[in-house]
Amino acid sequence: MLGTTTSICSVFILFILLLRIYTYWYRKKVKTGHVTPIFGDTLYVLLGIESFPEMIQKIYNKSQDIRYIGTYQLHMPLLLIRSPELIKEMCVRDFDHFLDHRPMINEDLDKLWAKNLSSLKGNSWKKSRSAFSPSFTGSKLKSMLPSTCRAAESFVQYFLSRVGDVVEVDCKDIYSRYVTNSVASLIYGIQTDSLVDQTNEFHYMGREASGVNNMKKRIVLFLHQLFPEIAKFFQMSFFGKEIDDFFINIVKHKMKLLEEENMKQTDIVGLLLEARMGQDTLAEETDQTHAVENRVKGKDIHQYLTDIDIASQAFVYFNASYETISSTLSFMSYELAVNPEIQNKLIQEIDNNKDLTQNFDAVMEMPYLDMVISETLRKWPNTPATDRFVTKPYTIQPTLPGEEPVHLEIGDNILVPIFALHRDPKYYADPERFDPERFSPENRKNINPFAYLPFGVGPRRCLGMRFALLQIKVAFIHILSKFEIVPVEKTDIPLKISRLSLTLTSGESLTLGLKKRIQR
Ligand code: HEM
Repeated sequence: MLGTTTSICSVFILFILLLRIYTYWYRKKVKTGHVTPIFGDTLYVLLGIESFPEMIQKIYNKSQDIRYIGTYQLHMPLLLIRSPELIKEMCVRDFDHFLDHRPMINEDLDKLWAKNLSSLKGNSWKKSRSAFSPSFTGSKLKSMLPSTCRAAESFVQYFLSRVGDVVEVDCKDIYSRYVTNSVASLIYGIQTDSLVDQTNEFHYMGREASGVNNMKKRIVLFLHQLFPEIAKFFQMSFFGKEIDDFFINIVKHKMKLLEEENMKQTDIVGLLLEARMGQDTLAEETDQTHAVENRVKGKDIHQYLTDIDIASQAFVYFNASYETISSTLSFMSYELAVNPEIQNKLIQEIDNNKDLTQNFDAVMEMPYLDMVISETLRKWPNTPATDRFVTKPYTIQPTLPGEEPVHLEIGDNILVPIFALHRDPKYYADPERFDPERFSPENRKNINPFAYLPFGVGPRRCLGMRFALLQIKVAFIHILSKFEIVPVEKTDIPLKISRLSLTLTSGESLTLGLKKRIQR
């Protein structure tokens, strides 16, 4: 009898608890779709039936004429903002209320991740953003062009030397190797050739670190985000000691060399270390674009950086490059292969500019190349959504009939649905069609800038945008000067996206052909 009463009481308490959790948005008078208790909106993602970007798109599409909609990631409530105007208000105008990202990885368990820009909060973030922004100024990027070209040339030579007119390649694999070679040299000053050396350590570490395709890592990430106490209790680190030690030791080793040999540094880590030693080569110019950065600009800011701060930041540059750039290169290759008329037009532009590949401004300003990349990032934004953590209470004032004020409290989370906005016919006619003309000089001005957010929005937007664009542009200029990208028998048309990854990437593999061009 006592047992039955206890069971009934437990079920009742659980029911009340679930009711409390899953009426969070209802109590704030925010609409939601149908939500499954315990799993929220994430059930199909956890079962591997739909991808994370598809899940967000489904929630976004539940209702057409509302500015926001409530959602639950397991038990965690998030407010998905559908309206570009509201995104602008929250992430730009009222940015001080939404300063941070939602904590993603437990700081005590992953020291390498804890100090990087995207995890830092409040004033620590402001100071670090100011310290790290000069890594990618115009003149720094210009100085990176020769090394980027070398990586692209050796990439192309590697495939030219392969037998046959059409070389079949797994895009995910080859582009992650191109990025490893180029970026390891630019960030750490370390030369790698991970195409020739297939078991290259740098490439291995990059793959392990970005391994959200890996089921174990995915579960650990979920625990870090949604049940941080459990992750802490079991001491579950996301990246693990091997990766932490590898990237921290490189920085320590470089520091030692710098102190002993006082050699002039040209890579990003070297420049940061030099700046900390007082030679301050990084402080020579500032990025004009960020009001927040300018507010906290301080002459001696680099001197406060520890080895871990620098290792952590360099690691996020490497990690961000590995995943985002290689996936954009893969998606663009696919679109070129299945849209030969677009590819021919791009090849024409590249052929007409072949003497300018060492000219930074010419590379960055090739108009059609820029249009094709912009459209790739529209249709296939590697980061399908970004978030903000409410750091100061905020009220969304009603503007549409039926809306009521929504009071957000510290600790609430908002979601900016990048992928869903990019595929909304309201902003992009026939959104599934790959059409670079959307970004022509005449048409570009019709695009709502807050409905095109591949690099995020406001003062917290991507720091590496121009660095990424440089890598992508140089890669395609070199590849298309020698090859045409073609579909082969193994190519999946339409392309399949990964259901395991939290970012937007192609499925297991994306096979295409590199067809050697006949040189005239
Ligand atoms: C195609 C390539 C890339 C895409 C699509 C991309 C996209 C993004 C997005 C959507 C965000 C979140 C912005 C927000 O919340 O508003 C972000 C943040 C960030 N990205 Fe990228 N990214 C790319 C490449 C890179 C590269 C190559 C680097 C570094 C070398 C980098 C460094 C960062 C950093 C440090 C942040 C955090 C900024 C902060 O919180 O202040 N990204 N990126």
